[in-house]
Amino acid sequence: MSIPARTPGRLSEFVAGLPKAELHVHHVGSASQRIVQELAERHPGTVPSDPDELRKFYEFRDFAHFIEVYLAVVDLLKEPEDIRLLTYEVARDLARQKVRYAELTCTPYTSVLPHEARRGMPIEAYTDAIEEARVAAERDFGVVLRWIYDIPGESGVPAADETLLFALEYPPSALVGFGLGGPEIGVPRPQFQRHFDAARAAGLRSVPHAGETTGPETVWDAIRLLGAERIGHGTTAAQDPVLLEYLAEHRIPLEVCPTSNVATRAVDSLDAHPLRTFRDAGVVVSINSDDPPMFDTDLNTEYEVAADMLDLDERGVADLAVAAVDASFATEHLKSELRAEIDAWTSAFLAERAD
Ligand SMILES: O=c1[nH]cnc2c1ncn2[C@@H]1O[C@H](CO)[C@@H](O)[C@H]1O
Repeated sequence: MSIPARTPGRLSEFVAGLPKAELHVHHVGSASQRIVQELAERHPGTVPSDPDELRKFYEFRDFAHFIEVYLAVVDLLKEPEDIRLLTYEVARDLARQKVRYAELTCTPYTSVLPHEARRGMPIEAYTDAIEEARVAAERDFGVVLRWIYDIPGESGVPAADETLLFALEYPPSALVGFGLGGPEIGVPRPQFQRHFDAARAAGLRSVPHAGETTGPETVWDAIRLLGAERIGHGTTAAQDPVLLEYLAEHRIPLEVCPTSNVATRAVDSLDAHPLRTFRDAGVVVSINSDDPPMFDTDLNTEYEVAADMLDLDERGVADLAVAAVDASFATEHLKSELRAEIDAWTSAFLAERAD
């Protein structure tokens, strides 16, 4: 008897074993409850270490409130050892989900001295901590990590100047990209053009957030002013058919994070999410988790959510995994290896369950 093409249990099993690339996930935003608890015990203060209280702490009123909570967790990273623990444990969590390659968005500005918020460590200590954890994680868990340094937009040009300095003068060896995060409202993009110009001239790839909390004009700015090669979120691009056509034609991928968009109230519900519009317009998309424990999700759940939204069977889900590999900044060698792994898992899974 043949098993129906898609049953929930079967798809979960497929996704859980599927080798994946994660392209849009924040370093601090990946801190699981277990990690936050350990950090909160080390540095008692505003973030609760009790699991129930922590869950309540992670209920967001809106995007601004989300950023407020996010920065409270950033405040727990006081010592290089905190950064090392966070990075290594995040890698463990990624590897458990069969993530083989991840580009983690790090915000050195908020953890490095001199800083207006009093927290901080020297940039060299920050860089050493993430690099040490990366090498150990690749050795211990088989997950390849790369870094994207992002400007926290709400801190404006001073943060952009410092982030650029960190990227150009103190680059960790696994730094591949330059980004821009935080709120979009009241944070004009032109002020960051020269930072992106300089980062790109140094060989870094441009991956700003855009169209998460403001309209399609921010996505246009990201493309025209910041030279975006991928767009973080790009949710509101769906409102502009010309933009959709442009993204499709120029094969500029959108890093889509469905559950995040609902949790931060960027969209009203998954039903209102434009993922299907993107697919129908021929826009390249990758599926990502953004700040998974904060949104009570993980990458495997996001793949299942996307499968549901796009009505995909296993082969369709495998295509999503390949699209993320293609859109990544991994070496060609690693990309071929990952595509082969995806293919091998898919063929074996389908053959075993053919009838
Ligand atoms: O979904 C998101 N959108 C924008 N920024 C985010 C998101 N998740 C985490 N950050 C982080 O918020 C901080 C403040 O700017 C930055 O560190 C950025 O990486």
